[in-house]
Amino acid sequence: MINRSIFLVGPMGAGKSTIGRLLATQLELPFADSDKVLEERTGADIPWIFDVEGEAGFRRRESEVLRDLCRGAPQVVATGGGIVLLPENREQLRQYGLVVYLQASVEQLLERTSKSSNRPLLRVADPRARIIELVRERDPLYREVADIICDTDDCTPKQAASMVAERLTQDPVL
Ligand SMILES: Nc1ncnc2c1ncn2[C@@H]1O[C@H](COP(=O)(O)OP(=O)(O)O)[C@@H](O)[C@H]1O
Ligand SMILES: O=C(O)C1=C[C@@H](OP(=O)(O)O)[C@@H](O)[C@H](O)C1
Ligand SMILES: [Mg+2]
Repeated sequence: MINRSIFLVGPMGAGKSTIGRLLATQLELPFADSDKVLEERTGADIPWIFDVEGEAGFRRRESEVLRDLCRGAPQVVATGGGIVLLPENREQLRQYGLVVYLQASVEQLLERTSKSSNRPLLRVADPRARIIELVRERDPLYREVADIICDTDDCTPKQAASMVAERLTQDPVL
């Protein structure tokens, strides 16, 4: 029985949004995607927010959304890949929930993010180099907040959700 929120963290394309929704269904918990909540509140999509307010504006909004989601009833929350950048966000994640770090190889991250164009940080000439740079910078931060780490390379989203659910419900330490 899980009575805390579960936060999925990890790089763009790790599967946080897709796996999070499936995990919520499996655990019979509500689901929220911090990016979607942020877009609904702002009345604009993420590329627009980056264009008009810059990354700093987006991070400010993201932090507010996280603060509110942390105080809600237990739920599964898919976060955005950069949620761990601000120290106050890392503190909130650790304090209010169980944190699952979803990992994938650079190849998979590249392939999975290549299908959509709504990630401003990947609108660069060399997305592979950008992904490598972001993973190098953020991996220690994901590890800092993670209660469990799951590799999603060799499984479908459904298998990944089942693996996470099993880890969460069977690990006696959590
Ligand atoms: N384990 C997986 N195997 C194959 N494709 C996946 C997997 N997880 C996610 N995807 C696909 O990758 C894309 C990005 O997934 P998404 O959930 O948006 O990632 P994130 O929220 O971490 O950026 C989606 O098209 C999704 O269907
Ligand atoms: O890694 C990041 O800094 C970002 C990840 C995106 O979410 P996903 O990780 O769900 O793609 C979204 O929050 C925004 O484009 C910034
Ligand atoms: Mg997402």
